[in-house]
This record gives sequence, C-alpha cells and structure tokens, in this order.
Amino acid sequence: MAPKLTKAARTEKACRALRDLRFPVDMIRAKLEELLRVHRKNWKAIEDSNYSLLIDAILSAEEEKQPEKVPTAADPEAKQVKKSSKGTLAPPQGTSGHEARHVGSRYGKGEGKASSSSRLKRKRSNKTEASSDSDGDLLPGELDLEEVSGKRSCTRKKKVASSSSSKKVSGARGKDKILPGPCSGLGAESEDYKSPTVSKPTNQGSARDEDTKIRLYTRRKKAASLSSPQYHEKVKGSCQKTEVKVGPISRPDHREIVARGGWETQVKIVPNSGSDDDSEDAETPLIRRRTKRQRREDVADILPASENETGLICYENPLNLPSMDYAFDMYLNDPRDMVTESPYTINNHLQDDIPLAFIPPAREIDHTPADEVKLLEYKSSGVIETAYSDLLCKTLVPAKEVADNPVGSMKLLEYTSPDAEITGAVQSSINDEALVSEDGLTFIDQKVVSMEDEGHCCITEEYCVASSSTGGMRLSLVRGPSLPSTICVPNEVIKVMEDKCKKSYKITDPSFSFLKLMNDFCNIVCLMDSTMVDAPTSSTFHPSDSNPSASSYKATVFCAPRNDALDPCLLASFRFHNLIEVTPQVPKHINLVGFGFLQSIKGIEFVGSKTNKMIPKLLGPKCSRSFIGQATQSKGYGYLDDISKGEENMEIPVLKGSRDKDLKRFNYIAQNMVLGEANIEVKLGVPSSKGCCCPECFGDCQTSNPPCKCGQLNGGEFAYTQSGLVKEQLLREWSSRKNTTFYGHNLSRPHMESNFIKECWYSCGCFKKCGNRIVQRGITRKLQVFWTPEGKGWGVQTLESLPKGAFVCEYVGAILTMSELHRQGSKGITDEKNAYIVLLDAGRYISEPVLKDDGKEALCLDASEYGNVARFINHRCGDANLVGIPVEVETASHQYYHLAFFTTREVDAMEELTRDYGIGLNDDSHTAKQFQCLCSSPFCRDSQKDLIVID
Ligand SMILES: C[S@@+](CC[C@H](N)C(=O)[O-])C[C@H]1O[C@@H](n2cnc3c(N)ncnc32)[C@H](O)[C@@H]1O
Repeated sequence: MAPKLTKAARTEKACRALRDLRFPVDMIRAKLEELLRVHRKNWKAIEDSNYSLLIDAILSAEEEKQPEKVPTAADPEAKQVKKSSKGTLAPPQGTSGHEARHVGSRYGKGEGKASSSSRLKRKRSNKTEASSDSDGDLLPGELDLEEVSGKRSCTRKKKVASSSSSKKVSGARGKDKILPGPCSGLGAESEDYKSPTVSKPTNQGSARDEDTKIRLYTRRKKAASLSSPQYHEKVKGSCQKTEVKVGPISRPDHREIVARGGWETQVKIVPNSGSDDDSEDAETPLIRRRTKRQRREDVADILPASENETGLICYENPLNLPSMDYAFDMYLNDPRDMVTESPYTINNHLQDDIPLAFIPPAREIDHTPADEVKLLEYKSSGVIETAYSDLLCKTLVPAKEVADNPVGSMKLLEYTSPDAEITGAVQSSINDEALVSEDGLTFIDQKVVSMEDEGHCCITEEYCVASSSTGGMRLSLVRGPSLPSTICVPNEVIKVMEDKCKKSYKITDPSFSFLKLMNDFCNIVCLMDSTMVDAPTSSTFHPSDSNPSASSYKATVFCAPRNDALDPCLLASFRFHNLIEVTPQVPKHINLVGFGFLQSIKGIEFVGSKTNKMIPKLLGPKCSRSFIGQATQSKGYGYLDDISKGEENMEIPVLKGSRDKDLKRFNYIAQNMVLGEANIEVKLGVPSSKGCCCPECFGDCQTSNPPCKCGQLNGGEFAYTQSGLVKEQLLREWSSRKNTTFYGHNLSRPHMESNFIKECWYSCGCFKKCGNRIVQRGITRKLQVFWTPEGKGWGVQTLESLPKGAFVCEYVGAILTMSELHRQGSKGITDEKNAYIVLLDAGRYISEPVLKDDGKEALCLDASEYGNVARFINHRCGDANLVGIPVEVETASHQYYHLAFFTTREVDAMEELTRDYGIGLNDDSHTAKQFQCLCSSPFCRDSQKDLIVID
C-alpha cells in the first residue's frame, strides 16, 4: 500500500496552499474540518479542487458573518425581497439563502452536505410542492426571478451596510441597490430617472459618484423595462410554458449582459418546464430551467452567429459567490460546443447554467486609427494561454531590476478614458499620436501622467502597449515613481513575450502577435458588461513575505468607452479595480495565478473576501474543451488534462496539484510502434505452429468448452475469469518470478517459455468483446499521473478502486532490437533514458549474443520518447500492487509480446500503482545507474544488498 499523508500533513498542506490568501490558519483548519465532514473525509475532492472548495467555504463563511440588514422604511427594497418571497423557496432554517443556493448548485448531484442533500431529495420527490413551497430550496439548476431581482442584491446590500462611510454613496450604486422585483412599483422610480451627466471628477470619490450615477441609470432603465406591461406579458407567457425571446435589455437587472459593437444578443427567458407550474402566480414567476437538451436548443437560439473565433460566454455567477455577478467562459470555435450534455461535476457547474450572453469577438471598425490597425495582425488561432499573464509578470521585471530595487514597484496599469474623466485616478495629457521613442521603439501612445502613488500625486510616464479598437480599453505600462528609469520598454517586453509564448505554448502560427493578443483582450473587455466587481479604490501591496526580493504588482483596469455617441448606459461599463496583487513568484500551489483580468476570461472567477481582496478562483476544466489542453498547461508537456491526447479510451489527467511540476515532453502512443529495424512478425493469415489462431471461434470464447485454441495456450484454460480478471494462479506465478525488465540489470534467469497469456485476435472468429480479449482493448480504468511526495518523481495512481487481477495498462514504447539499443548504448544512453527502457524477456540476452533461441533478435520497449502512462509507474520492492505478465495478441512467437500490468491485490482509489522492477538495488553489476529506492516497502531491497533476489 502506498504511503499516505497523515491528516496533519494534509491539513498543513492545505494551510500552506492558502497561505498567500492570508486567511487565518484557524479558520482554514475549521473550514477544512467542516468540509471533510461534508465530503465524508474525501480529501481527494478537496485537494483535487486545488483547494477551491476550501476557499469557497471560507469565503462563504465570511460572507455569512456580515451583519444582516434589517429592512427599514428607507430601504423598501429589503421588504420587497421579503414580500416577493411568496412562492419562492426560502432557505431552510439554519441555511442562508446564499448557502442554500450554493449547496443547490454545488452539491445538488449527491456529493454534499447531508442536510442539504436530504432536503434536495425531499424536493426532488415532490417537485410540484417544491415549485411553490416557500420552505423549500431550489433544485439544482432552478432559478427564480425573485432571486434574480432581489435576493442577490440583498446580499450585496449587506456588504454596503457594513462598509465605511465612503461607501455610503455606493448604497445607491446600481450594483448595491436592491432592485425591486418585477411586480413592484417601479414606474415611479423609472420616472425619477435622470440622464447622467458625465462631468470631470475632481477626485476619486467623485469618479465613483459618477460611476454610481451611471450604474443607477443603467439599473433604473432596466428596472423600467421590467415593470413594463410588455415585460409582464412575457413573464406571464413564460409561466404559460411558452418560450419568450426578449431583446437585448430584457433580462432582469444583473442577469443582463449586452453584447455590443453592433452585435445583437438575445437573452431568452426559459419557461417552466414542469407541467405543475401552471397555477403559479404570474407576479412571482418561478422560472425553472429546462433539461440540458432543451437548454442546448435554447442556447442555440440565442447565439449571435456561428463564430470561428475567440469569444466569451457570460453566465450568472454559477456558485452565487459574493462580490461576483458573472462568470465568463471562453469559446474558441462554435459556442455551441460549450453547452454539452456532460454530467454534472464540481468542475463543470457552469454547464448547468444558461448562458446570459455570447459575446463575440470584437470587430475592427472602419475608422480604426492607422496606428492601431497595424497592431491587429494576429488572427486568433485558438491558442491563448492563461499563463501568459504569469509570463508577462515575470517578463516585466528583469531580474536585475528586482535585485537592484527590491522594494521598487512598477505598475501595469490598464486604463481607459485617456482624458481620465471617469477614473479620476489617472490623469494624462492627451496625446493620441503614436510616438517613436528615442531609441526608435514605437508605442501606441506615450504620455506624461500624474498618478497617485501611496497617497502622493506624482508625475510619471505611461506607455500604452495595446488598445481596443475603440480606444476604450488600453493596456499601458506606467512607470512607478519609485522605479529607476530603466523601465523595460514595451517592444522589448513584447518581443520577449512573443518568444516565450511561442516556445512555451508551441504556437506555430507565424502570424502570432502578442500585441494582437493584448488588443483582442482589450476589445473583449470593452464588450463586457458593468459591475464585475466592487473593490476598494486602492490597496497597498508589499513585497512577498516569502520572497523578500520580489516586487509586487498591482493590476488595475479602468474601462469606459470614450465614444460619447454611445448609449450612456454603456459608459462606465466595466470596472475592475485592484483585482489582484500579483507577485512575480506566482504561488505554485494555486495554478494559473497571474493577472486576474486575463484569467477572468478563461474560466477564473473573482471572489471577494471581507478584506475586499479579490481572489482568483479556478472554475476548473469546464473552461472549454477545445481550450483546456492549453489553458492548464504549465511547463513541458502540454496535455495535462489528458496526457494521452485522446489516444486512450480514458482521459489520463495530471493531478491538478502537480501541474506546476515539470512534466517533460514525450510523445504519447497507446500501442507499441517499431522505431527502427525491429522486424516484428505480425501476419494475419499464418497461424503459428503452436496452434493459434482459431478461426472457428465464435462470439465469446469464454463460453466455449473446451477452450478455444488461444485459450488452450494459457495452460489449457482461459487466463481471465468471466469478469475479465486474471486468474489467481497466473498472478501468483508471475508475482513470484524474480525477473527483471529493467535495462542495465544483468540478471540471468530462465527463458520464459510458458504461461504467457494468449488473447484471441483478428484472425479468430470471436468478437471484440470476447472474454479472452482484455489487454488489446486498452485502458479502461481511471488513472491519474501525479507528482509523488516522496521524491520518486512522477507516478501513477488509480482514481477508482480496483479488484485483484484487473488489467491496468501495458508498458508501451518504441520497439527496439537489442542491437539497436546496444548501438545507442555505445553512444551513451543517458540515465534518464535508461529509466524508461523495458526488456522483453531479455534477462538472458542483455549482453551479446542478441539472438534468441529461435534466431530472432531480442527486443526492448523504449518509452523515453514514445510511451504511454506506464512509463510513469514507479518501482516498489516485493509487495508492489501491479505485476507485469507477458500477453501475446498478434503472435504467439514469444519474441514480441505485450507487457501487461495487472493488480496483485485489491487496490484502493487514490493508491499509487507500483510494480517491482526486479532490480537489485545495491547491485553494482548493472550498467544502468540505480536509484536510491524510496518505495518504503517493508521488503525494500535497497539497504539489504544480501537479499538481492536473483534466480
Ligand atoms: C520508469 S521511471 C518511473 C517514472 C518516473 N518517476 C518519472 O518521473 O518519470 C523510473 C524512474 O523513476 C524513479 N523511481 C521509480 N521508482 C522509484 C523508487 N521506488 N524510489 C526512487 N525512485 C524511483 C527512478 O528515477 C527511476 O529511474
């Protein structure tokens, strides 16, 4: 049994993982305990989520701690929420609305809090009741308009109540203000509406006021649309089970996202799918989601067009996390791909949501200034890497600079509104001309700006690196006043970035341009709706505690289209502020941490804590199927969600927590391939002298009595049981053999003459599912590659429990003749390569002569460059849970066979899979460098030289 970390060690690991998020350790521990109870001690689920489950739990707890706002006369909306809860499913006692929703969406498929799941069960069994039961809870995937319009706002209001006086104004901000439900008297409010005047703010506060007005306007306008007879007609329609398509601004309040730039986005309100809701009050409609299939159709209807480029899909905050209204997901090709029938998992919860909108890629506009046009070179080829942001961070700080100026800071500052009317935080002299710097490098724009730095206003320079086509969103570098003047010039940065990106992410597109990528980003940001996050207007940041030499960065986005002709609703459309502090040394245990704004378009959502720090949270591999391979890659091997690149029946992922380790590149092959001169005799038509194969076979040979010819080759009976497991006797026999397959260990042993497994094959008459065909069907078990904590490097673990005798995988590699190997060896095979070479019955032929008894050359499998998952299986002395058994499929000649690994005993889920390499670990006679064995088996041979087992 593979050694497991103790609870204390795992707790410690979790605390370390969350250390950078600065949660109190006590809280982490307490929440961890709670989660473990909820997940029935399933550490794996928590660890596999990269601790995002834990982060969620902590954040939810923090949110819950916020004082409840008591409805007052001055705050009719609070009442409104209460009032309109009629017919809606209030959270059960002891569970907040937030939590209830959370539980509903997250644990709804069975893995969850006992109380919640039983509640859900109850509800499932009584759907009709549930739809109108005010004590119930929402079913997973259910949605009600009241919640949409009121509840969430209420949650936000709580925050307002507890915030500082400077936040009071934000009580009226669109986002913080409770939006009355569809049946409330919104008409009066609508009349109140005054078009916002956008005046130049004198300070940050007024900028926020401005923002407030604009948001308020937006909100009221939407509210008005909700209160309109037309809207009620639609709602009513929805209750009557008719689908109603509504226009761009028709979804209530914050569920509304408007795609801009000439695109029309239709958001469909999905009617009740159940037949039991007819009687529901039209004024408190419960809008229930449809089946996935139906949703898919709905989604197809609201697509703007089929796009073959990168765009965004916007969802309502799927986990109902605080401070977050939307989650964005990216599609690269047809957005329909994103709406799948795949089963619910914690990682694909977005799929349970109907997208609010599809935001197509930005279009170039005719009047794009010439200096911007020249940047628009890169056509999205579907390769956009989250990790770019990390690279960007790292690139921006030349090591020397950090060393010279350990406490220096440089800000990557994205801002819009070049005249700083909106932001107030950055003012600049307007200069729209492209500039050529003294050293000949071109910037879109270069300005002297005054900026606030730690309370002081100072003059510095800003270099605009990229811009959206409207100019509404720009990426700029602003040289921090405390930095020396050796700022890294953008063109150099960009060149370095391009090279790094191309190399790291294997971008082959010759037209790839990092600038275009940045411009695409700007354009997409401009298309996104307002109220992404509310965060403080400033935050201080410090050099990382763990790395005193590291500077920290603050990424800030201010965005507003500068085209005055645009609908004022769209002004101040989007604001990120101090989303995240990024240190050059990205914490390894939290994958993809980098520039939050980049990640937000890649399946990362931002959640706010009490401290108002915005924390990126992985949404998991749901991000996009076409995208995920690249999105999660770290170094080296890029296919971390499925190292087999689709070659196997099963995906073989790399454990999420291990993805920061360097998985060296290799080429995945699911079947052995001849590399050079090996002459494998695989002939369909020529039965071997030993009686294989058996064209008279029919159907399933397991049922034939006596066994078919192939079966008889297995010592007179089939090697497999009816349930496809290797029979005990074979297991015992092969487990007790002291054979080595490990190259370089010159152990002699008898030639393996008998008891190979012979499987039926093409030339047999049976079908593929014949019980005598197991290995040839390939991997059917859920495996995972992970970084072993003991220091053995990569290893393989099973994600499911395995019975004794189960086929796990075969050792696959390039088939080499021994003479080929010797030739390579004479040039010097590296120890690294040695580690992946397996000998096929070569104990006897390891040195000259290389010919076997039958005159054929001995072979080996070299998985160093081409191989399958078995190349990662580590060694364990004596009591490994796998044993290799030769299996002949295509030929019964004993020269070439498959080395198949079967379990020697029952194996628990999450146990590391090991095999005994059969090597003498303290034996100096071998040619290959031995490793210090870390198997921790009680039978470990490493320190017991005398016990080296040689036949
Ligand atoms: C076939 S590879 C196994 C996969 C390997 N761990 C990796 O990271 O790719 C064999 C190598 O793994 C390491 N290894 C395997 N079993 C080990 C053990 N019990 N103790 C220490 N190292 C081990 C050794 O470096 C060995 O040369």
